[in-house]
Amino acid sequence: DLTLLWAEWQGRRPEWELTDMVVWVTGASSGIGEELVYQLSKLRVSLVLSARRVHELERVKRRCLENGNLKEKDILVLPLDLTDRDSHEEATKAVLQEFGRIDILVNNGGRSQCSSVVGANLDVFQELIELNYLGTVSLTTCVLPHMIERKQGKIVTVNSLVGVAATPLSSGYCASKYALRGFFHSLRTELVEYPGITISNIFPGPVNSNIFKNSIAEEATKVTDNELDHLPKMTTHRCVRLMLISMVNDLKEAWIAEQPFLLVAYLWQYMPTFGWWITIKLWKKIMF
Ligand SMILES: NC(=O)c1ccc[n+]([C@@H]2O[C@H](COP(=O)([O-])OP(=O)(O)OC[C@H]3O[C@@H](n4cnc5c(N)ncnc54)[C@H](O)[C@@H]3O)[C@@H](O)[C@H]2O)c1
Repeated sequence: DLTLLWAEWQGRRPEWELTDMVVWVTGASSGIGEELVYQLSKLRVSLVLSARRVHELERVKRRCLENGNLKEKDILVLPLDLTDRDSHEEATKAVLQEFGRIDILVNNGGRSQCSSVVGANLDVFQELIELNYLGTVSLTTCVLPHMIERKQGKIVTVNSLVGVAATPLSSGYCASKYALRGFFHSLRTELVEYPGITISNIFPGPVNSNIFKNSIAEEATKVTDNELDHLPKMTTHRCVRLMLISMVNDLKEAWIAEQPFLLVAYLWQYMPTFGWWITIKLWKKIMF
């Protein structure tokens, strides 16, 4: 979006701003989260890598050590299931014990959906809210008291452009992302007394990752295994670079997408009825 374009051109650089920061990334085993930790590992930061699969996190850690500028002691592999909310307090304590502080929490872990409202079981909607919404809210509320105590920190959440302009076959996913948008905008208003704590919401359009393959189908335990190859997608590298720029420039909201998706989001913002009409035309062409 235009603010992000300006920030990329004139704003602060991640290379200058992130030195010595402790950054906790959820969903670090794949896609956007994985690329994010690779780009961060080129800077002088401490990283906490979280997702459910330890062996995948260890693989990502090895690559960070091979290609980045970090040492073994700079990276903590911390397995975490976002839906296991009882474990989030312990996980937060483990990070604080290892590095003494959390400068940036990146709420990135999540899953998408590919099933119609009529065809999907209710547990699909529950799973998406449990994971994308409640899991993110839960981890944020564990980390927030620590940031409030220090009066500083960044909470960066990977939302989605479908959290601004909904798409077909992902009603539960869209709902979870719309909910996140409301939650973080409201939280930001509660933090006005703490200008050192910033909330950035990132809204990517389609990006290369495993998200489409791992989308929840008509039952919560079924995946679609559909790559949506014909969908124009942004490279993970470009998306993450723009995320980092949004993060260091404390952008409240950053829309990151190729056309025509960005244009559709603008239309939804300014001409919702026309935006809806275009969405239907676009998705008929892409998906059906
Ligand atoms: N790729 C896109 O087109 C796109 C577009 C908009 C938003 N997003 C968002 O980006 C974020 C990252 O997705 P991605 O595209 O990299 O997909 P991905 O499937 O490649 O990665 C998702 C990550 O989330 C983790 N995860 C899934 N369930 C989890 C759980 N229960 N507990 C902990 N971690 C869990 C996975 O292990 C993985 O590391 C998601 O929040 C997604 O909604 C993606």
